[in-house]
Order: sequence, then C-alpha cells, then structure tokens
Amino acid sequence: MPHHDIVIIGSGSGNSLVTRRLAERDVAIIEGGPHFGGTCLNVGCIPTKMFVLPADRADEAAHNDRLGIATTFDGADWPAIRDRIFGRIDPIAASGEEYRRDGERTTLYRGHARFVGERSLVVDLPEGPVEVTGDQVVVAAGAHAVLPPAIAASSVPVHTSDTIMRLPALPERLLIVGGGFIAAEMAHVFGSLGTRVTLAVRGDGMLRHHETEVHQAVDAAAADAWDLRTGVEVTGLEQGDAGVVASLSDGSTVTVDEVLVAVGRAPSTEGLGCDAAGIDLHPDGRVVVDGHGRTTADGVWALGDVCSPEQLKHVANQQARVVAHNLAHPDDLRSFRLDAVPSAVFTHPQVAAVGMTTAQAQEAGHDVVRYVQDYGATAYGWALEDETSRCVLVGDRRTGALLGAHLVGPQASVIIQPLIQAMSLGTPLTEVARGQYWIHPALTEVAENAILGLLEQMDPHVSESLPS
Ligand SMILES: Cc1cc2nc3c(=O)[nH]c(=O)nc-3n(C[C@H](O)[C@H](O)[C@H](O)COP(=O)(O)OP(=O)(O)OC[C@H]3O[C@@H](n4cnc5c(N)ncnc54)[C@H](O)[C@@H]3O)c2cc1C
Ligand SMILES: NC(=O)c1ccc[n+]([C@@H]2O[C@H](COP(=O)([O-])OP(=O)(O)OC[C@H]3O[C@@H](n4cnc5c(N)ncnc54)[C@H](O)[C@@H]3O)[C@@H](O)[C@H]2O)c1
Repeated sequence: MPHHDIVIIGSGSGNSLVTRRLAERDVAIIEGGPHFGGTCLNVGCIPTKMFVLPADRADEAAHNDRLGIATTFDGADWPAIRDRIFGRIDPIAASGEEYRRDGERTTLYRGHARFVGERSLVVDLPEGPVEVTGDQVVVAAGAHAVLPPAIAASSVPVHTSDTIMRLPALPERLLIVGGGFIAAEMAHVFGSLGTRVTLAVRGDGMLRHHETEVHQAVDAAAADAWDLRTGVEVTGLEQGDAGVVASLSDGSTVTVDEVLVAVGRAPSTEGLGCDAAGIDLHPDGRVVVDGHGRTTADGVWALGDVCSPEQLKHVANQQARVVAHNLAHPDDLRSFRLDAVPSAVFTHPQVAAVGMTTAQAQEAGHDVVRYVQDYGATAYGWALEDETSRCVLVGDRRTGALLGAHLVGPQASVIIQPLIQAMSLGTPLTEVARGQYWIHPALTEVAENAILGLLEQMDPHVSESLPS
C-alpha cells in the first residue's frame, strides 16, 4: 500500500501547495477529473475571461457611435476564438500534469478518491483501485455545477460551464438558466458575439446579492441586450423539430439550440467518504474547517471551494498558501483571511464588490452612511460619455470605517483595488483620500471622489481638516 508524507485530493489550488517549502516531502496528488489543474485553469476563471475580452471588444464596436466613431461588429469566428483559447490552456494543463507525474518527489494518481479510514483513501485508477495513505491529507476537491431537478430529470442534453465553452459552433439561440455569476458572464460572452440569449432567472432580477444600484444597472443592461425572463423556473425540456423547447413556470416556452445551466456549484464531498475519515460537513456539504484549514479529522486539512463559503480563486489561493505554510510549520499556524473578500463579475457592465451591502450593514447594526459616486461626474467618465456607471460606498458614521464598496461600470474590477486595500489594511479613509496622489484624469478618480463624498456624509466639515 503506497504511503506518502502528504496526499492532496484535487489538482486545482491543491497543486499549488507543492512549493519549495515542502520540497523535502514525498507528495501525492490525486486528480479524478478530465483535466489536470482544476476549475480555474480549465473551465473557470481563465477561459471565461479569455472569452469575455473578445465579447467586450465586439460590444464596444457595436456601440462606438456615441463617441463619434463609426464601427460595426461584423461577427465572431467562434472556432478560431475557442481554439486560440484552449490552444493556450490545454498545453499548460498537459505540461502541469506531466511535471507532477515525472516529479522526483511527487506521485500523480489519476482517478477518483474516497476515504476508507483515517488518512486512508481508495483511488479508482483505470487499471483498478489502489489504497493510498498519508501522514497528512489535504482535501482540495473543489465544487461542481448542479442541475435543478426538472432539468436533471429530462433526457435533453444540457451544458454547464464545463462544456459550453467548447461548443463546435456559436449557437444561434441559447437559453441560460440562472441569474448569478456564470449566467451574467456567459450571457455577455454569447450575446455580444452574436447569439440570441434568453435568461430564465428564478428571482426578480440578476445578481440579487449585490448592492441595489449595482443589480439595478445590470438588470437594465440585461433587459436591453438579452431576453430577460424573471420570476421563472424551467419546468421541462423537450427536443422539438425547431430546437430544444424549454417550458417555463409562467406557462411560456422558449425554443433554443443550446441550454446552459448555471444555478450554483456544490462542494464535491458527495462520494468522498468523509464519514469514514471523521471529517464533519456543513449542512450544505462543505467541509468544516477551523481558521487554519484543519478539518475535524486529525492530520486532514481542506482549502478552496470544498470548504469555503466564497467560491473564488483568490480565496482558494490564499487558503493554499496558508495550508502550505501550516503543513511545513505546525507550531506556527497561519490563518485564512475571512474579511474584505472581494469579487468581480465580468459581465456587461462589469461589477465589483467588497464587504457589506447597505442592507447587510444595517442588519449588522452599523450607523450606516452611504455615498453614490457616478462615473459620469469624473473627467474620465465624461470621456466615456458614461451615464449608468456608479460606485457605492457604505460606511459607519460612528467609527469612520469603510464597510463596503460596490461598483458597476467599466474597469470596476480594477478601480475597486484601492478600496479593498483600505478595508484590508484598515487605513483611515482620510489617509487613503489625501495621503497619496491619484492620477488625473484616470478612472481611479471615481474611487477618490467616492471616498471624499463618503467622508463628507460622515462629517460635513471634513474638508477643513483633510491634509492637502
Ligand atoms: C465558469 C467559472 C468561472 C469562474 N470565474 C472566476 C473568476 O473570474 N474569478 C474567481 O475568483 N473565481 C472564479 N471561479 C471560481 C474558481 O474557479 C474556483 O473558486 C476555484 O477554481 C476553486 O479552486 P479549488 O482548488 O478549490 O477547486 P478546483 O479548481 O475545482 O479543483 C478541485 C479538483 O479536485 C478534483 N476532484 C474533486 N473530487 C475529487 C475526488 N474525489 N478525487 C480526485 N479528484 C477530485 C476535481 O476534478 C478538480 O480538478 C469561476 C468558476 C467557474 C465555474
Ligand atoms: N467572476 C467570478 O469571480 C466568477 C465567475 C463565475 C463563477 N464564479 C463562482 O462560481 C460560483 C457558481 O456560479 P453560479 O453562477 O453557478 O452560481 P451563483 O450562486 O452565482 O448563482 C446561481 C443563480 O442561480 C439561481 N438559481 C438557483 N437555483 C435555481 C433554480 N432551481 N432555477 C433557476 N435559478 C436558480 C440563483 O438564484 C442564482 O441567481 C459563484 O457563486 C462564484 O463564486 C465566480
């Protein structure tokens, strides 16, 4: 029975654990999926954003008239875009796999793993099952797309984000089920590249967990660009002569060429045998971990989507750095960073957020103060002829703290960074605003002006005491 110092389940963020810190250890990586390297590289962040970029360009080309430029979007060469993207990604995944397979101190097991006892796993290899044990085990098994029961019960094939980006051709008509991150990004990609997109959203709009101004702006743009159906669920799918016919709960039907389901991702703990290993799970299936990444089983750690309430790559990466340190330094444990977790949705318009929404801050009992900064009230906003983009800041009047920042508009994911930094480092807002130069007339002035506006809401006389 092979035994290793460290056994890692999952080659996504789990793979990045194998750093110089653990160079002397004998490490095994178990990967049961079709690709080596996990979600982000193969079917997640990286390919989606590589599709978002041409979608952004197509969108711009179609809407440049307001700047006095006559451009048109004349169509997308989908196979060329797809092959360019995966022609870059697939070799990276393949060489990463080869590197681990041939590594001097690494062993790669290509099969699904399940615990059969304490730090003991059976891996279903193509040549038959093998039992593997480790002094330490890291569960980095990620999450996977789920299907609503009515869709799972249908025999009509549907796509998830795992398969939609490899379609042989750009579909003429696409139904997207869901109103969250993936639905918003994929609607932008396919809609801007030329597909007629219908969105079936269960709630009353898209990105409902975001700040009011943000989801309102996204809804308005979505209603313009796509056929947005809200308050509906898909009750059945049938293959008709003219395409797939989706029945919706409001009694209507939609006929499309392809269906993409994006209704959330569940932690991949089903079939992992956590019971046998003494690993406790939350009711939603996530592995229970303490602040250092330790599960309830001795010597078993977890990181990333399999345990985190935020399914985000920068979160998984930070947790991987923490667990890598903790494996090497058991007497000097580091902690997962739980505060100021930012996110961005690369749809059109782009969305970025960190911290609490106004409603969450009110619910938490803060003395809430907020400020809405329009992009259009800054010099670069004039250049953009922008009328819809904004930055909403939420603060606490009593403490002067920034509690949340929410942006919708061009470069939201970039402009938000000084606000993330202010929250993460606890820098007083007066210092963030006036303790540095802000390049004029860059779009970052949206963040600068938003902070100044919030400070004034907190104290109308603040400008008299601000450093120059
Ligand atoms: C379409 C899409 C777009 C996204 N875009 C972004 C983005 O822009 N920014 C962002 O921050 N996040 C994004 N995410 C989320 C991000 O991809 C994940 O948070 C991150 O990849 C999670 O990393 P992980 O290491 O926890 O899991 P994964 O990368 O999913 O790795 C887990 C691995 O474990 C393997 N595995 C699972 N169970 C077993 C088992 N029992 N035995 C063996 N192997 C197993 C899986 O096959 C998988 O390869 C996106 C996700 C999706 C789906
Ligand atoms: N840019 C990014 O950082 C990025 C991009 C894509 C995905 N992700 C991560 O992946 C996760 C999964 O993405 P997602 O879009 O699948 O999930 P999500 O949680 O973002 O959104 C799921 C959506 O589906 C809806 N829904 C749930 N059940 C439904 C049902 N039965 N019928 C119809 N609608 C239903 C929800 O109301 C919600 O609008 C995200 O939460 C995010 O953490 C991140």
